[in-house]
Amino acid sequence: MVTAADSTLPELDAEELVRWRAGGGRLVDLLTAAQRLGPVAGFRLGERQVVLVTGPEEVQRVLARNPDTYVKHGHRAKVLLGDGLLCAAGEPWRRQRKLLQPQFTVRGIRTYEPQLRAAVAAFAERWRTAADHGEAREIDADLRFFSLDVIWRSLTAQALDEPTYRRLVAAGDSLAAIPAFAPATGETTADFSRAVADADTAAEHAIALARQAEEPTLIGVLLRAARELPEYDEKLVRDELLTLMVAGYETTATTLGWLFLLLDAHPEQRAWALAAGPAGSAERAAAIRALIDETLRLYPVAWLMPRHAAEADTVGGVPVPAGATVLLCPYLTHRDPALWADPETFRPQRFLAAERRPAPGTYFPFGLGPRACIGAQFAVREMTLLLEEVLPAFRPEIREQPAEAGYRLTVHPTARSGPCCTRADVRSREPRAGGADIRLREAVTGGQDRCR
Ligand code: HEM
Repeated sequence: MVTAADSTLPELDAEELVRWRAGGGRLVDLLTAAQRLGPVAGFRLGERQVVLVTGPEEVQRVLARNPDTYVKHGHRAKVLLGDGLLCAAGEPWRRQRKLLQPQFTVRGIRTYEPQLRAAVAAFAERWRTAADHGEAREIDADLRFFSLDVIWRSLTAQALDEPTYRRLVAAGDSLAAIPAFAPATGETTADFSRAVADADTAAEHAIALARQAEEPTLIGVLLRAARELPEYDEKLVRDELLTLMVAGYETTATTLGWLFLLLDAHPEQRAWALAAGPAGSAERAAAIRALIDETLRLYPVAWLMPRHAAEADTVGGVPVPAGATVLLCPYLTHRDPALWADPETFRPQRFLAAERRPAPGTYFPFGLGPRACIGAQFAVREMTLLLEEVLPAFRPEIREQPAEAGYRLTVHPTARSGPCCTRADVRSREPRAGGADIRLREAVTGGQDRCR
């Protein structure tokens, strides 16, 4: 229902856009400037009308109360993921979601708990070996392997092998390089075609493994659907399983990467979580969950969610024209000082029950409404299991770390030049030795946050 607008859309003017381009043209800076105009604000990029929605009431209207007006349109990942859940729309999306949803409830994911635990044990073993031999590890690479291993094991009941890992990372990297917000032309570059071929090979391998599996697998669910439902052809099974892999691994690995960087900058928070209660206690679990929640507040990896306004609407008293590109940006909402006390500070305690739970629409790292992340429980569980194992046993001492945040499809740690990596010495239960690189530390401590 469209209600009458009681004001016009506040917009950045042409001069501000010129200034923004001259200042480097980073999308996050443009959005920050637009947010200052109000909870619903706009700007024009060429012919395109863009509307940024950051207020909690307004976010809820777009994502949860009126989702049929604000639709996903020409998803940027479609070239790789085809008609899988992330990119599907309308009735096909509803059917696909209904089929997979039971697998991803708190109860559903218990089926895959042994797979999650096996991936955690394999990760801990790699770090134990590194600690024993005094080797430095590239944390990002370890976390990527871990999060892909988790999802691969849940899909196939087999451990992830190196060649498949490399193929999937190549495909994932092509996706990660897509700008957060760009016209989806559907064109593929030569590199992208190679990534699609790699992804296809990995998908065929996964299906072959799952056919032999005796344990329940996620691919088993898809293959059963393919036997029983006419719309689940071979191509859709491929699209869906690649969607789960790709949507599920980069997001989780990047979140854990931010978490380790934040803990390196705030060793007192690691000590706090471990002191909250003994291993296996509800208190320790709650503290670890708060570490995850606070990391996702400062760095919600899916930092920008675009929608297409299929019809005209009014949001927070402001008119949104039909055809506008509507952007939801948890990164900005999560750092709004009107909504969060001391928003740039890493303070996990704010998520404990004794303090305030976030008000509706102020916190949405997994999205909101019907298109919210299907893998949210799964992601939280795998991150929790990893941290419960790794935090008490190891202390990564970070020696090289990325200097700032990059804003593409995800918000991720990045070096100012060259490839990004977080290198660390992994020590077993030893006290932290010496100071870290303060300049780099500042990058993740907020205040003068260089990650913007
Ligand atoms: C920290 C980890 C994760 C974060 C922050 C995250 C975030 C998100 C967000 C924000 C969305 C909604 C996007 C939108 O509305 O435009 C989404 C959708 C989705 N996520 Fe996640 N995700 C994570 C982990 C996972 C995992 C582990 C899986 C699968 C195992 C997964 C599978 C999906 C799928 C399939 C969708 C599309 C759902 C639909 O449209 O029905 N995600 N995710």
